[in-house]
Amino acid sequence: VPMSSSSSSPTSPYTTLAVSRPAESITHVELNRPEKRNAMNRAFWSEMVECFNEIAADPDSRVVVVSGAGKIFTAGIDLMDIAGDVLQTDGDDTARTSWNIRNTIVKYQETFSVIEKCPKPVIVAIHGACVGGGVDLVTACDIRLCTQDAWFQVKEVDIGLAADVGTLQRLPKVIGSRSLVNELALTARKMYADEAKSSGLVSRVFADKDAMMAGALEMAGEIAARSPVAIQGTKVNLVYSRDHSVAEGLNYMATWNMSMLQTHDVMKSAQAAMEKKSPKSVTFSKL
Ligand SMILES: CC/C=C\C=C\CC(=O)SCCNC(=O)CCNC(=O)[C@H](O)C(C)(C)COP(=O)(O)OP(=O)(O)OC[C@H]1O[C@@H](n2cnc3c(N)ncnc32)[C@H](O)[C@@H]1OP(=O)(O)O
Repeated sequence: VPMSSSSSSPTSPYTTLAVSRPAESITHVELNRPEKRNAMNRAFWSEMVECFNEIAADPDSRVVVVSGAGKIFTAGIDLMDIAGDVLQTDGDDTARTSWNIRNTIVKYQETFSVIEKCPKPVIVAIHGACVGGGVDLVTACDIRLCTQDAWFQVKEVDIGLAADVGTLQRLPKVIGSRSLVNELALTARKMYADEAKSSGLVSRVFADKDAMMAGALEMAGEIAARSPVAIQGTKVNLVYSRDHSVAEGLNYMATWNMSMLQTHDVMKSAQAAMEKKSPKSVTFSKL
């Protein structure tokens, strides 16, 4: 992954993301348009795909932390760009215009599906507002953390559209209560940190952003220190099982592990366990 501490660095290939390596094997992807509250403009929708495809293929990256620069996590889709990109799509007739709009929606969906398809676990750290497309983004991540001042809003009905890039598909899988999901999506009311925690949208709430980022990086360190064969296999199979029956999930798992169990990592880890050493004391090859 091309690294930089800020998107303004001459080496950064991105205009909306700052990608850095805060510790070994950990990639930090920061939404980086703070002056526009990290609104998701046209470049963002492409850059996320490029960035996560790079991370997926990068053996030096074992875990990802996503966060937002500035005052809030994200204000969702860039309302200045949406007009040109979606609402004024051209086509010779209705069929062709519809086809072109469909292609744009599918492209935007991929912006968050890449997070789920990336075999490296993705921890998202949310502070302040997480609006519209922000909820689509965070529901595609594996672990969600937030600050006490965070709030979440499935805002789409307020701007006249049904959410179409992941929230309606993934939020019901994240939050146990279908009624709560329906309420949030149909009323666009804000959900604050305490309810996000009690409903299961986030697993931890931190006092402030500094504490959250420290917590996110510590958690990322725990994950990065373990066997990448075990970690990536766990993520891939958790995502697969969410969308399949138990029988299908078990079948997929057996096929997955018939090769992955042959890794040296199992013997190395088992030996460490026998010697009452932490799995973190073992050095694993890159994957
Ligand atoms: C195919 C479709 C795919 C995806 C669809 C997704 C749907 C959505 O995302 S729906 C949600 C859309 N977003 C919103 O409605 C939020 C709008 N913004 C706000 O309500 C507020 O900005 C805030 C998030 C509550 C933050 O408030 P505050 O901290 O007071 O900042 P502001 O002064 O309002 O804004 C600062 C600066 O940012 C610009 N900006 C904020 N949000 C957006 C946005 N969504 N799009 C474009 N620009 C945004 C705002 O205009 C200000 O810019 P200046 O140049 O400084 O005026």
